[in-house]
Amino acid sequence: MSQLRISRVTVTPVAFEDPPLLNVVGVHQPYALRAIVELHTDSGLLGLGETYADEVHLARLEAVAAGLPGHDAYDLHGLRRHVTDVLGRETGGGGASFGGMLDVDSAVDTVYSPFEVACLDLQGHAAGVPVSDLLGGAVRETVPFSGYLFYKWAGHPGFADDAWGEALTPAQLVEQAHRMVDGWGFGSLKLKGGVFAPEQECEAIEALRSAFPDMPLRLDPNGAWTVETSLKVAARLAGVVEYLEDPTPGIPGMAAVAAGTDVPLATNMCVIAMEHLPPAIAQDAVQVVLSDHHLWGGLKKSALLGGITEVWGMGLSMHSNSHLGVSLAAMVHLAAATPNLTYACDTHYPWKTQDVITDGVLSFVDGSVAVPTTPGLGVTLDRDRLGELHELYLSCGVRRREDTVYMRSIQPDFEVNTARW
Ligand SMILES: O=C([O-])[C@@H](O)[C@@H](O)[C@H](O)[C@@H](O)C(=O)[O-]
Ligand SMILES: [Mg+2]
Repeated sequence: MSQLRISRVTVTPVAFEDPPLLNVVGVHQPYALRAIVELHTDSGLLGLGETYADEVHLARLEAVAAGLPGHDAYDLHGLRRHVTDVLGRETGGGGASFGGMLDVDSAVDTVYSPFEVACLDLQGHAAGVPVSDLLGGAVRETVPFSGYLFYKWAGHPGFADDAWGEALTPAQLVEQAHRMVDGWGFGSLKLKGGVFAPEQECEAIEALRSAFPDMPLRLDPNGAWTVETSLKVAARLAGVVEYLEDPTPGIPGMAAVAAGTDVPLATNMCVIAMEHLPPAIAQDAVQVVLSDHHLWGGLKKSALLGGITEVWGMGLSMHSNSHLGVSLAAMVHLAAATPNLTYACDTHYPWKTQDVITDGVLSFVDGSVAVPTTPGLGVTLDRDRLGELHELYLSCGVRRREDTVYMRSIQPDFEVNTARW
């Protein structure tokens, strides 16, 4: 029997505390959900993956997991066939039925991803090499991340204020930015917009520019603006932002904006799967694609995306949703092995206070994380922490990400801001 024959699989949903971060569709719930995938082999190796844990997705992960014992962790094509068979289709259509801000194109890609990452972790352990080596080798020793700024309340209603405090004004955002830069050393900053009118968000970016004269800045309103408004913002922030991310929804809308500005447009909303690349390229709708191995079908397919953007002369950055350390490790290995990574990656990591891995391996120095050089992903599961966060999942009552539903429980007349301004 192969040393990499999978003998046992577990999928553990976990919850962790999440601050009230505001966005175009509402606000983060008090708890974010993730699922930790463990692939065990008879020889005692363990491979780890991390993904979303919305209940529909969780049921799909469990259905896939049930058929995996006996599977060879080197057989990634077979793994994909298995996922496809279990889900009953190859791509598109139903997505993963997530709420909130998860733009998912293909349930197969999204379900396959954590199992692929865990197989690569196993392969790395078996061969004694880091995952970045399995992706072609690290082209950088450290991976740069950008500090991810959010408008936020001081705390969730009914909970104590969190350590970050309120950020609803430019001055408060500048204070948040100082804290990100002082604490993690970030060398670029991204503001999540789509919360207030564009004039107000431009003022926030301009305040950040005054406070950090040389810092690359990005603004991402998640499609909150019309084409006309996007062009006005682009004119105002030309030379101030390194890119505008998803100013307006859809490939045709982005193409119309791109035609009227030299400010590069980035996306993690209108190009979220391979089949979106040809129309986006044909219309020159986006200049920067944000990869995300959770959504794009794992690390190898995301590496392929990096190659495609390089061929077409596009920039590449990396998208993030609230995540824990197993995902951060996978993001770091992918980014390390992607020559065409032209921008610092996004991460929500500073916003969380809990984790499922042991401390010490993934730390931010000057805004960058050193690529682990030990076998596999290079991170170790802390079983006590996993148990605690699983207990939190069981007790917290959250079963899917629902930013809008949660926001309406606080502000009943809240309307999603997509293309509002
Ligand atoms: O965490 C959030 O609220 C973000 O808005 C996230 O859900 C987005 O997916 C993301 O970070 C983005 O860049 O659009
Ligand atoms: Mg975005």
